[in-house]
Amino acid sequence: MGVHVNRLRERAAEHALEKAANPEASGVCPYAGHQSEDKSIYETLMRDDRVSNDLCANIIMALFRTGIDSTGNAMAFFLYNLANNPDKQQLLYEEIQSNLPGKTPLTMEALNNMPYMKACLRESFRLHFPVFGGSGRVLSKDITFSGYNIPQGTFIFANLAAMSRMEEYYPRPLEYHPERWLRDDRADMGAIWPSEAGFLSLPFSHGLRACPGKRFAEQSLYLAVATILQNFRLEYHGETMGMIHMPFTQPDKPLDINFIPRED
Ligand code: HEM
Repeated sequence: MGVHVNRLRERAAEHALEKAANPEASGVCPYAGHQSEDKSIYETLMRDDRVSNDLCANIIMALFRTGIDSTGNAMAFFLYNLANNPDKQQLLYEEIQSNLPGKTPLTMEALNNMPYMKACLRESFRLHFPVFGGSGRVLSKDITFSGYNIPQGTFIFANLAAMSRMEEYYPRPLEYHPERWLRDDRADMGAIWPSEAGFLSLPFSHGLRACPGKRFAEQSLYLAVATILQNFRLEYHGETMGMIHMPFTQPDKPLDINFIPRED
């Protein structure tokens, strides 16, 4: 890894010289070769003398470790839930078609007009909570929770996965029902939220140490699902999918989804 990081750092320095010599030619990523006005994360780290090679390698490895299994497994459950609930899949397909006719690529503007897509992902995270259990914290000060005094330094753990399936908040909690998350006239089953409901389902946790890759992961999932549904109808005829907690939650059996090409 050290050798590779050194080579990347050298390449970044060469690129900086090339850029200084020919400012008009800027904008091409020196590693991937694509056009880009913004620096990549790698490039920014490589150019920063305060970032040692070890730290740089650590940050990059952390992004790979936390970013790949998490999003891949969330994708598996998202596709499973849609394949296993053809009526919901059809509603999502109709929303995709009305915003992105034919095979138009997804844009931020279109996504802003796609509440059902967001509800479908949120419901998939609720039903198949993506990380083992939830989030832990060591208390930085004494605190009182529901009448219990808990001293500074205690490790506490919020079982967010269990909260995501509590019947008092989510009627028929084992059903995949994206309408729970809608605020319009399609809202149904759990749509009248108590004020604390925003904290009931937190797949990316909350606060200063919450997942920094949240937006990146969500957008990858929206993009992949929009593109897949534009091209395929999904069917699943297997047994109910269970979860293995690894710590990222993964399907407990092969994902036998049929991808049926769309005629239109
Ligand atoms: C569906 C996908 C993902 C889920 C469900 C997820 C979930 C989480 C959760 C629950 C945490 C712990 C937060 C806490 O304890 O408060 C976390 C931390 C983290 N995630 Fe993600 N994540 C996902 C994707 C990503 C991606 C794509 C990246 C990077 C590109 C990423 C980078 C990180 C990093 C670096 C941390 C550690 C943050 C810290 O300790 O301050 N995650 N993630």
